[in-house]
Amino acid sequence: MTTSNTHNGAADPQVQAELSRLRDSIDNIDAAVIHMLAERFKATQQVGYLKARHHLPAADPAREARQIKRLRGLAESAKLDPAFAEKFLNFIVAEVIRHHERIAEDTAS
Ligand SMILES: O=C(O)C(=O)C[C@]1(C(=O)O)C=C[C@@H](O)C=C1
Repeated sequence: MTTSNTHNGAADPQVQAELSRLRDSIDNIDAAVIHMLAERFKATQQVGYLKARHHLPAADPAREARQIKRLRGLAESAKLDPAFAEKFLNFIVAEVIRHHERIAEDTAS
């Protein structure tokens, strides 16, 4: 592997311009993802309070199974790795369950 700039495009203004254009797009997408996640967590917080008030369990594995099935299908249609989509959902849901449990503890005390 070379460390010189001669062949790797690092000094090529056209390469830099294209990289910059693509990174602008990535930054916009990342911002949208953060805003969408914030909205999702606002909704799940309300679910957390509802569940705590009515003594419902934090986790609902049957609902999660339906979400995974649906998201895997959407991922396949969108040419996104379904295994990644499932891992991503599981990561978010695990955090939501932690929030639900904290709300339930705070509501009980
Ligand atoms: O739908 C619910 O019951 C929720 O608590 C929300 C949610 C989710 O984040 O989508 C989180 C935990 C449950 O196990 C299932 C789904």
